[in-house]
Amino acid sequence: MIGLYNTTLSSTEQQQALRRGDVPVAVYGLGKMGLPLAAVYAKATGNVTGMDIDEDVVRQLNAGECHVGKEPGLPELVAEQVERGALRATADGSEAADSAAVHVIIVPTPLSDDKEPDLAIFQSVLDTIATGIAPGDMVIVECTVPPGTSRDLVAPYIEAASGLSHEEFGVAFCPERTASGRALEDITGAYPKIVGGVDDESTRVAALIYGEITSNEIIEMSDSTTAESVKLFEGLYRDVNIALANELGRIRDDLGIDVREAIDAANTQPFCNIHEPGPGVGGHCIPWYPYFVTSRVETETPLILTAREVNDGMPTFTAQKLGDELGRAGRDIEGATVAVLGVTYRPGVAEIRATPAAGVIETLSELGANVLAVDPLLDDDVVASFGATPVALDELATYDVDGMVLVTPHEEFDDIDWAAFDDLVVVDGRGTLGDIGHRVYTIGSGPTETVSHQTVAPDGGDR
Ligand SMILES: NC(=O)C1=CN([C@@H]2O[C@H](COP(=O)(O)OP(=O)(O)OC[C@H]3O[C@@H](n4cnc5c(N)ncnc54)[C@H](O)[C@@H]3O)[C@@H](O)[C@H]2O)C=CC1
Ligand SMILES: CC(=O)N[C@@H]1[C@@H](OP(=O)(O)OP(=O)(O)OC[C@H]2O[C@@H](n3ccc(=O)[nH]c3=O)[C@H](O)[C@@H]2O)O[C@H](C(=O)O)[C@@H](O)[C@@H]1O
Repeated sequence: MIGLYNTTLSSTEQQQALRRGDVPVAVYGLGKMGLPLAAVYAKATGNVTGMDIDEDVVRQLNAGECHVGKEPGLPELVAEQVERGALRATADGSEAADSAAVHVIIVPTPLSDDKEPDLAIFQSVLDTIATGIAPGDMVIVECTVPPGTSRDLVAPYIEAASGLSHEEFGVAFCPERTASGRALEDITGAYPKIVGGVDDESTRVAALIYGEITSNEIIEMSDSTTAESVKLFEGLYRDVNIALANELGRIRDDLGIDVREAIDAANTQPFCNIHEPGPGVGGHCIPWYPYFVTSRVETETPLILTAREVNDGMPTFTAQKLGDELGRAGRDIEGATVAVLGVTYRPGVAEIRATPAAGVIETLSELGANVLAVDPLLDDDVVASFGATPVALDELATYDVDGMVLVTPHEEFDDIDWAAFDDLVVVDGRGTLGDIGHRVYTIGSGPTETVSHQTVAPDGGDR
């Protein structure tokens, strides 16, 4: 086993050692992001031990199976790397830590209920690494952490827990810039790789390692805190931008225009990139990262927090819009049967953390509706945990549904037979339904008029 931090080997000899498998890698966390990352590391180095506390994840990987769905190329890559002996998994953290000279951390870094970064899982991995780290080792943090974490927590903690001097091992933050559904593409070269070490030698080693992982350029930041901030700034930009789009979506009725049409046109000049209005911002990244920053700075951050308020208000806005639209059709949401389409936070991704569907279901229930929910990626008990009645997509037409709210446009919804429903009033949160022959209000675009599947004369009502 060769350690790269402060090695006397030349760069070429280090690259050769990496490719030969003489610099073993441990990847802690084998989820939607960790599994593809471990597989790419295995292809590049031939010697990766994945570590996960989920025994099923470990068992499936060691059987050459891929537990992460809808990632093009990943099942084949996992099977190939396990088959050739380049990738294995264990639930035993110390076994992984003892085996490796490069330790890559990609476990959840969630937000607590009081909106503070919760690094308990991350901390447990630091404890694990400290049991097996050796001089020359490198610690790479890929999961998103508050600014200053690598410098102020990772390095001193491992130094104290392992007995090594901080001059004997490296620490760098190299953010995962990957979106589910395109993980391999993103990991191997869609964007430049950001690396930032707690010292120059850590930055150098991280750059050398990622030179074997990505075909894109490596951007070496001044230090780890700058690199951590890059990742967070990407998320802040996205959340604030989406909040602008949502605020424009909220004033659509005042303006009497299709705001989506206007945004698309505004974005035709290079200084404008307004995102899309929707029913809310979910996932364990974009809605949570802002608090990784605001919780760590003294200065007031009104824009960041106001954007969070706007985005967190969209689920209620969306559900209330259905009440308004039923009212315009002369019907009452009180006692109505309403189906929520899509409970996960994004299409094709079985992830429910911070999903906008939670707020949509809650508000519909508060308005007195009988709420059903359809999500082809989730088990019934998960859907029911949100307070809605789980319904299989192919059984939805057997219910006497008055209204629907499209929160997450899974591809399975493309096959809905809208003619099988009568007198529907629909709110389309994502602008993906088009003309379905029912009264549809699209967040951002407003109401459509074509109602071919209408049997009850509406009271008309003003628009
Ligand atoms: N999901 C995304 O789109 C992106 C996520 N990230 C970062 O990556 C982190 C992980 O994201 P995902 O892979 O989507 O999460 P995930 O929930 O899909 O997977 C997390 C994995 O970590 C495992 N785990 C939990 N505790 C552990 C422990 N103590 N030791 C070892 N393994 C443990 C879980 O069993 C699970 O397999 C996120 O928190 C975020 O910071 C970064 C970019 C994109
Ligand atoms: C710029 C970008 O695409 N960032 C990605 C993002 O991934 P994530 O899976 O969180 O999805 P997302 O597309 O940002 O969507 C987050 C939430 O925001 C909503 N959303 C997104 C874009 C938009 O215009 N309007 C909108 O309402 C989505 O519906 C979803 O509920 O965040 C990831 C992260 O930072 O962890 C990052 O690695 C991914 O590349």
